[in-house]
Formats: sequence, C-alpha cells, structure tokens
Amino acid sequence: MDTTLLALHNLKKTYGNKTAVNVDSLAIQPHSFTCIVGKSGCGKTTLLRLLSGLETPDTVTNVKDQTAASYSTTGQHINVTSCITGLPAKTAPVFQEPRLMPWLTVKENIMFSLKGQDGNATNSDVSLPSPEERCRQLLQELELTEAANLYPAQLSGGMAQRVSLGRTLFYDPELILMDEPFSALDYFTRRNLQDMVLRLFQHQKKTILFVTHDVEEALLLGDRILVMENGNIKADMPVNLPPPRKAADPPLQEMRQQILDLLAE
Ligand SMILES: Nc1ncnc2c1ncn2[C@@H]1O[C@H](COP(=O)(O)OP(=O)(O)OP(=O)(O)O)[C@@H](O)[C@H]1O
Repeated sequence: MDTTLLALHNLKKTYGNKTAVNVDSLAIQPHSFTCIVGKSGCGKTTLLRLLSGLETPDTVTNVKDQTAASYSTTGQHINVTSCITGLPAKTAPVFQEPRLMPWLTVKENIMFSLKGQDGNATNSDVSLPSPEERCRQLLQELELTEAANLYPAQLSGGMAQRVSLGRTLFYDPELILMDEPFSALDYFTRRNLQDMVLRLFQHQKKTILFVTHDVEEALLLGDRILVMENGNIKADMPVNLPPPRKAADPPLQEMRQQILDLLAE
C-alpha cells in the first residue's frame, strides 16, 4: 500500500547563481508532522513557498496547474508532476506573522474562507458540522471564545497567531505548511501554542510541514526531522518518542546534539 501523500523529485529553485532548493527525493506520509530545521538561508522557506505555489520550480511556469503534462521554456520540457506529486488541492500556509484582516473580528477572520467573492458560502461539505458550530469549536480549542468579537488591533501576538491558526484549520486543509509560526512569540506563549498545535494535530489528523530555527521546538513537535543544508535534505531523522515530550528527555537530548553537530559541520 502506498502511504505517500506528497512526493518531491528533483525539485530545484535557483535565484541567479544561488541554488535555494535542490531536493533529489522526499516523500511525506499522510497525517505526519515533519519539522524542517537548518541554518538561515538553507532554503526552508523557499521549499514551503514552492509547495504553496508562491514560487515556481526552475523552468516550470505554473506549478498550480497539475493537469498540464509538461511545460516548455527555453526549449526544455519539464513534467510538473515529476517535481511535486500528490500535492493536496487543500493545502494552506501559516506564516510567521498572523496576516489577519484588521477590519474583521476574530470570528470573521476565522470564518474568512467561507465566503466567496460574492459573499456566498463556498464550503458545501455536508459531512462537516455547520460553519457556525465549527467556528465555535475552534474558538474553544484555541481558547479564543471570549475574544470572538474583538478586532486584530485588540489582540496580543499569541492571540493573533491563534486566530491565524484557527483561520487555517477552519478551511480544513489536508496539508498545512507552517513557516516559523511561533518564532516572534515569547517563550511561554510559544510553549502554549506548541501544546495547542500538538493537540490539534492529534485530534484533527492533518499533515503538517513545520519550518523552525529552533531545534528544541522541532524535537518537541515533529515525528520526523529534516535537516536542510544548501537547499538539500542533509539528514532525515525519525523521532520515536510519543508526545507529550520534554526537552530534558535523554533521547531528545541525544538527538538535539546530533542535529547541532550536523548544523555545525
Ligand atoms: N526572492 C529571492 N530572490 C533572490 N534570492 C532569494 C529569494 N528568496 C530566497 N533567496 C535566497 O535563497 C536562499 C534560501 O532562502 P530561504 O529564505 O529559503 O532560506 P531559509 O532557510 O528560510 O532562511 P531563514 O531561516 O533565514 O528564513 C537564500 O540564500 C536567499 O538569499
């Protein structure tokens, strides 16, 4: 049985003579939590941007169009599906900064994906609870019930990032791409949000790709850690320890040192 959700083959992105991403082969399993660590500039964000369609792989002009068999630029043919296969139609990013709509309340921000441009509901999946009920559940899970009618300017950084997470989860994506979502937050807020993401991950069975500078964060959250260097996957390490984990757990300490040694090479 094929348990791969998403596969990358020869995925490359260069800017001028700088190779930002150069991944030979990578498979991501469904319902997995993969953390990507690496030094600044190693290509973590570019990799997520390629997957979210914000960047196109080299010589490919339209990665979103999965139906196209091939592209021809400068005489070269590249099959898009040979670079990225299985990318779920419902893939959503969570950025470092919350990017909320300042004129909408917390609740309206969370339910933002419900509205088409004409203001009509676009999510007609009858197997899901009503949109109001889903929003109510998310507000509760993210400890935002009391803040439902506040505007972004009235929120702390941690609250705003929880709203951003709620907006993504409300959209109900299969794959979530998180780019250092907690790095701007203080230690305690970050720990609180890490616990929340783990609970939501276990409960909602999403597939998560999570970029972080913080090796400890990767060890606390991920069931797999990819170490990137110069655009490549330098190491691919499973974390065989069920959550909740503690940074002081000896196996985590050992992995932490291994990763730091790899990064220092
Ligand atoms: N739009 C761009 N134009 C030119 N070079 C770029 C562009 N985006 C990224 N790069 C370069 O590609 C390389 C990888 O950048 P990327 O942002 O993916 O690294 P990163 O690992 O996410 O870094 P950080 O941890 O500092 O965010 C860097 O050398 C960067 O300067």
